[in-house]
Amino acid sequence: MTKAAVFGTGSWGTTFAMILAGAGGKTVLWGRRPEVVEAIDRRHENPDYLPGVRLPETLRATTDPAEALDGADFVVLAVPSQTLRGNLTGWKPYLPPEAVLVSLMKGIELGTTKRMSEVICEVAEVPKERVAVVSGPNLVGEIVRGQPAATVVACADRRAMERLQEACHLPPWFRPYTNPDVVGVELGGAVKNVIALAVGVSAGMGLGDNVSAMLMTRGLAEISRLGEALGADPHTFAGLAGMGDLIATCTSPLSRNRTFGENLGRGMTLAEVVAATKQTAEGVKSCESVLELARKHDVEMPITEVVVAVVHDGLTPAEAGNLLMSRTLKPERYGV
Ligand SMILES: NC(=O)c1ccc[n+]([C@@H]2O[C@H](COP(=O)([O-])OP(=O)(O)OC[C@H]3O[C@@H](n4cnc5c(N)ncnc54)[C@H](O)[C@@H]3O)[C@@H](O)[C@H]2O)c1
Ligand SMILES: O=P(O)(O)OC[C@H](O)CO
Repeated sequence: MTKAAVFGTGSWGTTFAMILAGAGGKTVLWGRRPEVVEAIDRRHENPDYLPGVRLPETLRATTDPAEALDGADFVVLAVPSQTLRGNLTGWKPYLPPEAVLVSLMKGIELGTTKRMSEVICEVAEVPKERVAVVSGPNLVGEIVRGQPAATVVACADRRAMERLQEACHLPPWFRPYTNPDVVGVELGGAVKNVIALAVGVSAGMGLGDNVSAMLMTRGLAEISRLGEALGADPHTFAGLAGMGDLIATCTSPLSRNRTFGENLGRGMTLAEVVAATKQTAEGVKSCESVLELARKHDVEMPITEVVVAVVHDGLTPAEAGNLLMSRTLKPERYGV
């Protein structure tokens, strides 16, 4: 039997742990807060993040990283992207030497512009073959209601990728596909959050479906341009971790990123929106690192630029719209 240690008792960490436990693996959650860990371990619930959801009795929880990591085949990381480096540094002494480290996170590190798998390789000092990524249209609010979902498992090592695919396959609820393109899968997950902020802003302003479709489609063009510059496989962006996740996140009222943007578009101040957002909306911070990454690689990302300006520099949503619509005319595809 495989063992997984899942770090982060938030909404996705807990839900993914339910999937792993349901698929038959021994699964232990690590959490910071003793009261949350106790609720999961003793009462089989996580009222803070998944109220009303009954967790499997086989799912254990602990605040002790060494206990969680003991004998783990998979170390699954589901903390906010910007805290990962600090967290993993603390857990490093207890990492089993053969374990595969799995990122569920959809962000780019501020300051370094590194993808989460790169941060993991650097901090844990492991080769990229030991690091996998899971990303796709996986809105927790639907999955915990028992609704089916598919995802993508990516890893440079085919055997590790297929072992993880097997470990999180739980028919008819959860269906993982594989894709060796780690860069593309990760970028799709991180940048769609930025585009979802933009779509949310437009929806909050009362703009219609033409605008949503424009932002999603041109957003996918931005994601693909950045991906190509970083060596991703362009086909990945037409898949679940690209277009699939973009559609789910940009259109669902369950998305924290879309909702964040919607509140800004309705005229709430940044401070008010931050106060109203109880969970991690990765795009709010990652929009800055995505833009920095794009500039490093000389990639044009106009939607990302205005998202950064609206969220962090006080540009109004109306001004952002005018800027995007007044750009110089272009062919739809570069070079065509
Ligand atoms: N919720 C979803 O629908 C979903 C789906 C797919 C991927 N993701 C991604 O998974 C990652 C985690 O998201 P989530 O939805 O579980 O977020 P969340 O806000 O629900 O939970 C975050 C967890 O991290 C913990 N945490 C916060 N700060 C911490 C710190 N400094 N040190 C250690 N732990 C800390 C919180 O206590 C909580 O347990 C994000 O990158 C997100 O984009 C989320
Ligand atoms: O709620 P969001 O905006 O963080 O999106 C959650 C997942 O990434 C959707 O796949």
